Amino acid sequence: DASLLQPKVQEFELSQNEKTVAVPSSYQLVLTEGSCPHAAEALKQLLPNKQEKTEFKIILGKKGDKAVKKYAKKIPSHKEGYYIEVDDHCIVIAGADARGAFYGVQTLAQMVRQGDLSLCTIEDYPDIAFRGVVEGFYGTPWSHEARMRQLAFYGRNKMNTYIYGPKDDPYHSSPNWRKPYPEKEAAQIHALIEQAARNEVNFVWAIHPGKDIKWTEADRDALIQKFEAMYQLGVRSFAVFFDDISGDGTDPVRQAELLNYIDTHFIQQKHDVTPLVMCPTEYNKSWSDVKGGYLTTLGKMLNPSIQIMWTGDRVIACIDKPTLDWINPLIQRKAYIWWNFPVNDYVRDHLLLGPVYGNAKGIQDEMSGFVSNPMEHAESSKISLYSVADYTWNLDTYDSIQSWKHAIQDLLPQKAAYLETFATHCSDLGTNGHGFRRDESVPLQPMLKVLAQDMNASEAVDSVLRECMRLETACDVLLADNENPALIHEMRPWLKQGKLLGEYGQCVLQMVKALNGKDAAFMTYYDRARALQTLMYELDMTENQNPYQPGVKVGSLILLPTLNQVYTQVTSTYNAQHKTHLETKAEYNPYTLTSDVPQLKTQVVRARHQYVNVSPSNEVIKWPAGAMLQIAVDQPVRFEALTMDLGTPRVASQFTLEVSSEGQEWKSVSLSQAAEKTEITASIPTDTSLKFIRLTNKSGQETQVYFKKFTLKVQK
Ligand SMILES: CC(=O)N[C@@H]1[C@@H](O)[C@H](O)[C@@H](CO)NC[C@H]1O
Repeated sequence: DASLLQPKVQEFELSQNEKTVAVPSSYQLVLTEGSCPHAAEALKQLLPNKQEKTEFKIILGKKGDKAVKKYAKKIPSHKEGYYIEVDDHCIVIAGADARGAFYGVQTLAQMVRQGDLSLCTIEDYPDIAFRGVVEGFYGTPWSHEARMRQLAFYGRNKMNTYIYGPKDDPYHSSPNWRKPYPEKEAAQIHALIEQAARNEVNFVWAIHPGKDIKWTEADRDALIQKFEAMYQLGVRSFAVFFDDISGDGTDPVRQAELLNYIDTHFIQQKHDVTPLVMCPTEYNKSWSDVKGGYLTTLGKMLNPSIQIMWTGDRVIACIDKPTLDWINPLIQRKAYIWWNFPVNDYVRDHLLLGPVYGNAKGIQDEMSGFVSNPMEHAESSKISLYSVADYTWNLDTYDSIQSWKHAIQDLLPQKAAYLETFATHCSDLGTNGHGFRRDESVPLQPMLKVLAQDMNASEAVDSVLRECMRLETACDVLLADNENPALIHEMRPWLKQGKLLGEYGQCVLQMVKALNGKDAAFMTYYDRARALQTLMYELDMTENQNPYQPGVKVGSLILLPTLNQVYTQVTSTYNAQHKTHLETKAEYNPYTLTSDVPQLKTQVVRARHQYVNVSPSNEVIKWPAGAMLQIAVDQPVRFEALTMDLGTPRVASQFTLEVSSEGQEWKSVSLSQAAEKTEITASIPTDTSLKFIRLTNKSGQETQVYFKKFTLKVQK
């Protein structure tokens, strides 16, 4: 069944209707020794029983091999393409090149897993040249084991690129990009490179020098030496990232001169190295100042073989034709897409397990590459990565929902139905600084909307009740499952939250059903609903407590908000009927952020215990002159202190901090920043209670700062 093949093949034809042939228990292998070693190895793993004197033959080779001479004309002319023919007594796998032959074996492996083989021919090839993953997120870099598994996953799914660029690896970025890896890390990278080769994946080692690079021969040679050291480890693909930097490192002429030097004096000298890849400082349209000439300078100056990465119209954005029609002329080449999904390093309290959708069809000829920046949760990212593999191999037949279901089936075959239920309600990002959202709880949305309009609509009550039972069951089953321990370990906090949410939903809907029944029933469900609200809050306050977006969110787009709304309504109704004063508030956030700094407009502010935190940003913030960031609170509070970190020394004097009790009269509070330190503090007078606090750029010009921390301490 061709629709089950992953990625979807370009052309599949049954040669004789309904005729099949059993998977050969033993076969004679015909190949040119050494021609496609990784394909041959994969075939041996798949069908170990090779015997000379058997009738059934498997022919394996690449264009030019004598073994497949007879089929040469049927082999697709695309790089990494392959031709498969299944007959009564013979299977042919003929690749356009060694990698294509390897991919043919991967497809055969999937056909074999389906059982008897249909007599058929397949002509297949990838739509996009470079497909895969850029480990380019902030947060805990993937472990060595996780990377080894990822590379095998890429081999199976025909992804040919893995870019090693974890922001928090000190030997990839500052301060140690000039230094060789220590013994242990070097050995691990070597092992990864061997695993990549076995799986026909280009292991691309990226360097991120821009934070402290000097435009000197010394630093230029230091970079070449580091690349040479990585080449000695076996690296044959290289990248230079200039993203998320400010200052001298952002100069496009210097960047282009350095990259052309590397290209000419290193890449071109090696003969066995793929084209250099670079990530620009202006890596998305929303940040680009075309007149400023950054992009056009790179487009004009960079050697034509150097690939330029691009995240789209915004930092987090789906890719369509207008996106590419805008950037490609400026950089004078096809953009190499860095797709910032399912990366969640700016919404770390959310797991992104939903379908991959929103990228256009028909744009395969406008991109030179398409790599996904994933979550720090390697196994959980595989749901999306499976679909990225599907999309980038064959754009025009891509079906996001079918691919998502196959991805889940592939990741957890025994418990796929339960994982699908859980993932259905664990896909949106919540409000975030980039404004990028995903759909969530889609099959349940119609009933949730009915429920929000009329909590007594019995059909809606029953269907949401059943789904909440399914969610609770799914989370229990997954929490206890050991088919993929690494996956469950990553998901555990969210599975626990999903279970509580499922139980909470059942209680709230039982409250609706009990509303006009016996008080006892209502009160028991009420007490348990309140208890579950507390348990959900405590889990959110105690697990996954990273310093950026701490906590554990599930069903945050529509399921939890609707259940909370019904909770409030049914409790208010009960209070009215029984003259009681039960608590009707489910959860609320008393703090509101407003800002006219474009990149901070939708930043999230949340109270945690005695602190009020504004979610940090990974990117450099352009803070316009006169622009402000303001926190308001529903009820007056006494703020004790503000601690900020704008990642930049000697910058406090550009800002004023002001407080107000009602938003009319403002009092300024002095900011203090120690010399050479990036942290800024302010002690706030607690003699009056306040409802507003705001930070304004009063320097009279735009300033570029990071936004690493903004925490208010509230008096107990
Ligand atoms: C090119 C690129 O996206 N670079 C980084 C990337 O490392 C982050 O993971 C990404 C997602 O937060 N934001 C953009 C930026 O901070």
